Order: sequence, then structure tokens, then C-alpha cells
Amino acid sequence: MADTLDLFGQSGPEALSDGAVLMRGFAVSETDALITGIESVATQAPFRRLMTPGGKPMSAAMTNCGAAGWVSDRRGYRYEACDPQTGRPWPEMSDGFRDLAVEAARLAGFEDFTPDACLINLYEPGARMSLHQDRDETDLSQPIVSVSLGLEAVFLWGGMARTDPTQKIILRHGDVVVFGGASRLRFHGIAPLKPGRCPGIGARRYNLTFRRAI
Ligand SMILES: O=C(O)CCC(=O)C(=O)O
Ligand SMILES: [Fe+2]
Repeated sequence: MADTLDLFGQSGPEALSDGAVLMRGFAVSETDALITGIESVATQAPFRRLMTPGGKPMSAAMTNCGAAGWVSDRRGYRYEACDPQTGRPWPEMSDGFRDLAVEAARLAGFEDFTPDACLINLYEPGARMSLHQDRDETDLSQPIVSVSLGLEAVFLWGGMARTDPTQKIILRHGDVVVFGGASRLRFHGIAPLKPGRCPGIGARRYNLTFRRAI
């Protein structure tokens, strides 16, 4: 089942580790709506390269929608109800975004996912994300739902320690990863994006991560 693609390019969930699944093509029928949604968010809360606490710009650009948005600056990492750049609340998370994330989580075995934050990453060729844990959320019993759009990327799926070996998993347009439970705090990252073009999107990759932040 895991290797057999149906007519829509979807396949059954593939386990990455205990509590983590890859659902190839799960979002493929929603990609146009997701991209329109991202563009609408970005007109209200533009993509920007946040500063790390150490004072360097991150290589991916970010924005958020939902009741809370993830931010980083000299003071550290945290969630904020308002966009520090505009002073306004983050744009709303649309029902279409939320429904997709809730359904993916449900199929992965997380029945009661109630996301209140969606971090949107924009990678251009060369951009990467170093190994990290998603640990700024209050309720770690809720999973993370990650949706990939545009250029493919090498997802580094590590262990509970930064130095653990990593699996390298190619994430393509429409793929969804859900990680929670025993995998909620696994280290993960993105290798430098290779050049390329994706029809309708161009030379970029978007990643949306749905979270229960507060
Ligand atoms: O771009 C990705 O696939 C991963 C993003 C990520 O790990 C994050 O935003 O915390
Ligand atoms: Fe992450």
C-alpha cells in the first residue's frame, strides 16, 4: 500500500518513526487553494527573514496566520498574537487550511488536533533550516502537521538528540508529514534547497506547519 500511488498521486501513510507519518500527495488536490491562501496571508503579513537570538537572519523567510504566530528575535523564540512588523493580529487561519490539517492529523491517529497557529516558510534555492526541535508550543500532546508545496526538499528526520543520525526524506509538492506522540520532539531540518522551477510557483518552496501553540 505504501508504495502504490492512486490516480491522484496519493498513497497510504508511511511510518517515519513512532508517531510520525508521511502522507505522499495528501494535499495535492488543495494546492492551488493553499497557494492562493498563502498569497493572501502575505499581502497582510509579508514574508520576512527573522533574526535568530544570536543576531543572524534566518535563511527561510516566514509569516504566519492564526491566533498566534511564531517569531524569533534577539529576545528569543516565542508565539505572538500580533505581527511585530505591522502591529496587527496575524491574518486568520482559513477554514480550508484548518480542515486540511485536522483531517491529516486524524488520519495519522491524532483525533483532537485543534491548530491555532500556522507558520509559513518560504525557501528559495540555497535556503535551509538547521536541525531543531519544535518546542515553543504549550501542549506537546498535540502534533505538528507539515504541508510542502513547490520545489522538492530533502527533509532531515533525526532522533531525540541533535547528534542522532538523520533519515533523508524527499518532500514534494502536496506531501504532508504529521509528527506527534513519541516523535513530537524529534530533531528535524531541511537541507539547502536545490535550484529548479515549479509550474505556477516558480523557484521556491513553501512549507506550512500547523501547530497548537497556546
Ligand atoms: O520546511 C519544512 O519542511 C520544515 C519546517 C520546520 O521544521 C519548521 O518550520 O519548524
Ligand atoms: Fe520544525
